[in-house]
Amino acid sequence: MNPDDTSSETPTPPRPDAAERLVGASADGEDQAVEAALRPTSLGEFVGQERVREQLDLVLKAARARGATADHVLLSGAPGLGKTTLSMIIAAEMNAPIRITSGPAIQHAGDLAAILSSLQEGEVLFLDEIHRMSRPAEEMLYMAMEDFRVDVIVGKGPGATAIPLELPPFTLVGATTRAGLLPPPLRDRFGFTGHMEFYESAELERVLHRSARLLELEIDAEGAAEIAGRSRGTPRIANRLLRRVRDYAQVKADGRITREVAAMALKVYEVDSRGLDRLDRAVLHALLKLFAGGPVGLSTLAVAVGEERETVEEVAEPFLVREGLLARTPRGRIATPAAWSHLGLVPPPQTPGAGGQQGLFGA
Ligand SMILES: Nc1ncnc2c1ncn2[C@@H]1O[C@H](COP(=O)(O)OP(=O)(O)OP(=O)(O)O)[C@@H](O)[C@H]1O
Repeated sequence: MNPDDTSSETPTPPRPDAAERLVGASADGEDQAVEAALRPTSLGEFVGQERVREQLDLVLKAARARGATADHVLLSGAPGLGKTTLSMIIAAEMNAPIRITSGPAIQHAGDLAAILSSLQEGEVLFLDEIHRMSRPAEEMLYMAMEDFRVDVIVGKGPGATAIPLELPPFTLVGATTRAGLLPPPLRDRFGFTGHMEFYESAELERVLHRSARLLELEIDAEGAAEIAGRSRGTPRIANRLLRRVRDYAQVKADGRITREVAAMALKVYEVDSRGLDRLDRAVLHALLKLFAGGPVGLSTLAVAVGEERETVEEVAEPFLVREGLLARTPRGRIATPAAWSHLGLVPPPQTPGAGGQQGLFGA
């Protein structure tokens, strides 16, 4: 496919994943301050993602054995699953420095040329949100990745000249939440692609025990399980909930994090047993109570909860769909049987909502 078909001059706007949400997966200011202290620093310490870890281990060991720079690596997956952490581990395992930047920060090819030309041999360049780079920068990256060379354009108009610039070998680690948005010519230039999955509860419990140790908190197995179950499969959310539960434990209890303390704390913060927050529950509640389970159009649903359409669609719905609580259908949004039972409600038998569900889960 022609790269022109898929890449865009206009960067994708940031998702309205309100950073202030306790269960939002994007990093907020406090996360950024604390995350550095909680990042695992070696592949051995990195919890979960067995397949990616094992494959990456081979890629890095083989490069080390050859005395070569590691192949370019593409990491895809939702925010907060550990892509930045893995890129730092790659640099540490290769004993190489790392430079961190992001697609939205590189809007002109010149920005990229300045970064590339100052890399040291073997350096890891971490490019977060690589799908949001401008097209000219992306095209410059193709040549840099393949031939370790860029053409710097000097001057404008007919007098412009391309000056080739040799680059030292480097490893590009690209991260994206949407691998499908990358133009194939870019995707094909990565020697290794790792897809990061959401974490199992048991893995998040290990993350929580490790973080508690680093933050010098006392947490028991049940306390960790309680927090893990509400963390939406995401280590960043698990670590954030841990900090809020710590506050509660210190103010309202003896500082120890038990199941009871964790449950009480997260009730105060309105994160329920499945990790739904107030917005998620408001969407479900409107769908069930006002529209009898649907189908209902997105705009109507958004008006009913007093939110923007985009907020409902991009902030609340993905997790509700992933949890099997809501389905998007051509006729509108439909609540699943699990949604009724999660909110403790009984679906009315003879309603359009029940009809919608029969349509979806049809006998
Ligand atoms: N496998 C893991 N084991 C332990 N901690 C982890 C793991 N993955 C992520 N974390 C922790 O979760 C936090 C978020 O991770 P990280 O910043 O690497 O995510 P990300 O995928 O790069 O997110 P974004 O896409 O928003 O940049 C970090 O504090 C990190 O310590």
